[in-house]
Amino acid sequence: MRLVVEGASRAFGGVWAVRDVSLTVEPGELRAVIGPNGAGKSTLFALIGGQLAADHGRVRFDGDPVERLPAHRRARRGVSVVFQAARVFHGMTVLENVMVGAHATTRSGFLAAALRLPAHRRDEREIRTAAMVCLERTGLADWAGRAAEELPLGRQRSLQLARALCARPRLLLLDEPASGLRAAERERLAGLITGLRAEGLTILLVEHDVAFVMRLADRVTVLDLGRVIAEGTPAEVRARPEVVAAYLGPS
Ligand SMILES: Nc1ncnc2c1ncn2[C@@H]1O[C@H](COP(=O)(O)OP(=O)(O)OP(=O)(O)O)[C@@H](O)[C@H]1O
Repeated sequence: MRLVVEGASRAFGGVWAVRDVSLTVEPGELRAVIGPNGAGKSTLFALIGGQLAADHGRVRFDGDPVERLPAHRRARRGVSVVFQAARVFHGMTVLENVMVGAHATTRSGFLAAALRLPAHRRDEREIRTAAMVCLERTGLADWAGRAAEELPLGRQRSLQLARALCARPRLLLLDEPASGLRAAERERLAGLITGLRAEGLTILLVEHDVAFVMRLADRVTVLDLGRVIAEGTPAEVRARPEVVAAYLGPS
């Protein structure tokens, strides 16, 4: 999917969290958004996913304006969000948590499910199979029958990613996926993200760990005080004096 943000702005209590931000992410690109605390990264992310409405500006998915659509309708257009805070459904197994992600895309829909029509039972089987594939990809297959809340943090993050993938997104938004993860978990995540990108998924990654994003991203957008202060390849961005001043510091 091609993502275009045009002049997006959002204020809280008269203070701009995101101000006149424009960016274009090409299909299949892995774009990182970095910047100091309070730069507006999470706000921008929510303006794209639809969790927040913009005060001004446009968001386009493959050319179509979506800025007036609520989050669930943007999800149906192919965007999946993995939030930083672990959000797993307690009282459900790991497999059931992932199956929830696929229900949005089933053909038979709610009525068939309620009446337990054959189409629904076939969908259930398909969903279970698809969910297992997502669990295998994220290294969670062995945990499928466990209660989701028993998973350690790193695995809960993987579970959210598995659930997002099960909705078969065309644009994946990852909010600080590496935060709180141990080195080995970080490596596994980096490998998984690289694999998704290789398959042509468009990915927007908000992350504090600069080394992590510089290694993975095709291009990097740097925010400071709600504005874009630089954009380019990791090497270009790292060399920009304003980025060093605002964020990276001299090396
Ligand atoms: N719901 C909100 N209500 C009021 N102010 C908010 C809200 N969300 C964000 N802000 C403010 O908007 C600005 C941008 O915040 P945002 O969380 O988008 O930055 P960030 O770059 O994601 O920061 P961090 O790296 O700390 O997560 C900050 O000044 C923040 O205090």
